[in-house]
Parts: sequence; structure tokens; C-alpha cells
Amino acid sequence: MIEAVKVEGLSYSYSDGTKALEGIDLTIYKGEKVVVVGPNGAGKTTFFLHLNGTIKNPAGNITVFGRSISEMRIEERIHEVGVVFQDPDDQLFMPTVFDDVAFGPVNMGLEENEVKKRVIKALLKVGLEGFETKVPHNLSYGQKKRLALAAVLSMEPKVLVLDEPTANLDPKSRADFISLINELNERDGITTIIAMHDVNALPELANRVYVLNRRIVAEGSPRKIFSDWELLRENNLEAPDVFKLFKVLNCFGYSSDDLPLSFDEAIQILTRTIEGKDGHIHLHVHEHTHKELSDVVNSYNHHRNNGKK
Ligand SMILES: Nc1ncnc2c1ncn2[C@@H]1O[C@H](COP(=O)(O)OP(=O)(O)OP(=O)(O)O)[C@@H](O)[C@H]1O
Repeated sequence: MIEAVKVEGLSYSYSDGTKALEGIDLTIYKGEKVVVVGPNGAGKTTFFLHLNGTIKNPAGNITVFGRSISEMRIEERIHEVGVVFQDPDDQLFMPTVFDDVAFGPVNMGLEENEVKKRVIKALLKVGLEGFETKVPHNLSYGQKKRLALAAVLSMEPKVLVLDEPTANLDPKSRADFISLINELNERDGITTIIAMHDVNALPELANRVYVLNRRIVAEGSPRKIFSDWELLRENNLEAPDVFKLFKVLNCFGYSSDDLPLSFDEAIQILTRTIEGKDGHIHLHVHEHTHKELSDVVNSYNHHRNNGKK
């Protein structure tokens, strides 16, 4: 396995004395999808500020693909690690969408034609083709989020770091953003490191989780982390809703060895339990009192049929 990001003994205190990070050691491998969780003020953003070089001369070692981040020139670093911060307004400052996405490639010293190609490619990737002449400030929040991502993708980073990518997005934009991140990871081979409080979306974006609370307090698969109630409680975290629901169902005598981490997994487990011979879920529920449940199941069956076509 190739080490994409290796951090050793990283500590950081702000000038007012706030200790934000203490003795961080971690290794993230090429192609991994890693999510960093932790309570508010745990140091996630501070950690990311180290990865994009905003905080210089770290007290500790950070290497990206074997090279020390503090020894890289900025043009090299932005090609290695791209960081998308939570608030897109922090990253968008040019008069047009084109200029914002071109900013990185221009600073990398690329030729005009190459810059143009990269801008078009990045805007297409995030679904903002045709927005080139628009004023970033006037875009909707969801569009700004996608633009901030495009502005980083145009530098073709090997590692993509995202702070709260799903926060404040409507359900469709959220699902689209998750698919896009997964596509970047799975198809384009970009290693992704994400900080998020949205635990319901986490299993889709993580092979592995680090729990950060000034220090790294735990590491493991989403299932391992979410099964540790004590760890969750101590770090102001919670498990995905379906995971908690099945835990409760288990207490009521519904026995399932697998606890689902996502809605789809929950449906699969339920399907194994109650699936009819035709592969559809059959719940004999009363039309009026259980209409909502019927709607969910019908939409699942519809979704399943369409998927089979
Ligand atoms: N510029 C600053 N000056 C002083 N203290 C700071 C500064 N920026 C952050 N901090 C402090 O450093 C600690 C870590 O903050 P950080 O923003 O990295 O946490 P976070 O995990 O990203 O939080 P959240 O989940 O709320 O976004 C907090 O105690 C915060 O108050």
C-alpha cells in the first residue's frame, strides 16, 4: 500500500494558547476514503489548514506521497493536496466563475490553453458547465459549494480534503455531491479525506474513520466506530439513524446480527427477513394508518424494478 498522507507527532497551539492538536499520528493510503469525525472544536479544520500549507512550519512531520509538505513549493503542494473548506465564500474571490476555477492552474504556471481545458473539465465534472461568465457571489449556496470544489479539481490534486461537504445541502444536492466525491475516489483514483458531522452520509464516504478530539482517540471501520457507544458518547458523536433504530429493534426482540449503516443496507436486511418469492417486499399494512410506510416500500420496489431494467 502506498502512503498518501503520513502525519507524525503533529501538535498545534494558536497564539492565544488554545491547544488545537496534540501528538497526531496517522497514515492515509492511496485510494482510501477516510472520514475524520470529532466534536465541535476538535481540531479538524486546524488539521486541514496544515494539509494545505496555510499553517506553515508544522510542529511535527507531514508527508504527502513521501515528500515533506513544508519542503514543497506552493505550485507543487496544490497539485498534491486540494482542500475544500466548509464555507465556499472563504474560497471564492474572483469576478467570474471561470476566473475562480482558473486561479489555481494560472498560479501553477500552466499555458493559457491548458488552463482553459482544465476549467472546462472541472466545471463539467461538478455540473456547472455554462456558468463560466457568472459572478460567483450571485450563485446559490449549493452551486458555490460545487464551484469551490471545481476550483480545487482544476489543480488535479492527488489527495482531496473536504470539510463538511454535505452540510446545508438539499437532499438531492447532498446525494449528488456524495456520488461526485465517490466518483472522484473510485474512478479518478483521488484519495479523499473528509471531515463531517453528517453521520447518516458517513458510511457512503468512508472506508475508514479517525476520531479526532485534539488527539486521535480512535481509528477503524465505520462499523467498529459506531458500535462503540462509550467512544461515541465521550466524543459527542452518534451512530447513523438506521443503526440506532436496529439497535432498538434488537432490544425489542427483533434479532439481526447485522446492524445497517445506511438506509439501503437496512432495506437489504429487511428484505432478507420479509422478502416474498418475487423479490419484492410485501408488507400487509393497513392502507390508512400505515400509508407512509407503504409509500416508502412502494418507492423502494419501484426503485428496485427500475434498477433491474
Ligand atoms: N484563529 C484561531 N485562534 C484561536 N483559536 C482558534 C482559532 N481557530 C480555531 N481555534 C480554536 O482551536 C480549536 C480547534 O478548532 P477547529 O476549528 O480546528 O475545530 P473543528 O474540529 O474544525 O470544529 P467544528 O467541528 O466546530 O468546525 C477550537 O478550540 C477553536 O476555538
